[in-house]
Amino acid sequence: MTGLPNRKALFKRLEKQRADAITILYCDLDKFKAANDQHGHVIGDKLLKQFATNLQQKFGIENSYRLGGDEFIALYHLQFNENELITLRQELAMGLSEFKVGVSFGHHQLLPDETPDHGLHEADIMMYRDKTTREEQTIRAFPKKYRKVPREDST
Ligand SMILES: Nc1nc2c(ncn2[C@@H]2O[C@H](COP(=O)(O)OP(=O)(O)OP(=O)(O)O)[C@@H](O)[C@H]2O)c(=O)[nH]1
Repeated sequence: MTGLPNRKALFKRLEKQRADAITILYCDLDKFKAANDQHGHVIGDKLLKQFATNLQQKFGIENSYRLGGDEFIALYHLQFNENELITLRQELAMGLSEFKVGVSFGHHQLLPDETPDHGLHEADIMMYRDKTTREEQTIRAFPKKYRKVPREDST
């Protein structure tokens, strides 16, 4: 649907590239389910296609993959500093933020003696940490909005 190569193609590429150190950027959309539920699957599909386009524009079609659902991978040789990562997040979320959809990411440099599976797992862990940290920051910034209202009949 997005035109991006899939998980199988990603592993094939990573196996072939074992001799070179390459960085895996693991991207997972934030609040995508809510956008899908609120605006419908046609809009959901459009958001996935938009993200795929953003990823390709930044990293090239040959370095962009869709793992499945709202999870994507980009491969690159550059290094990003903290400020560049902020800009990258904004660039990748272009056309999605209007629907309150964001992107979490984790990056991991795959070393020649590391398996692709392990590298992907490390990037996934870092992405999950990014997602939970940013969610916690949002809750701290808007405590009233996220406060759990006690049920009237709760004890
Ligand atoms: N429109 C559309 N939806 C899809 C497709 N593939 C997966 N989904 C939906 O994507 C959603 C992914 O769920 P979650 O990973 O929980 O989404 P999320 O709301 O981003 O979760 P957080 O990452 O915790 O913010 C599910 O509702 C799937 O049904 C697709 O090809 N098209």
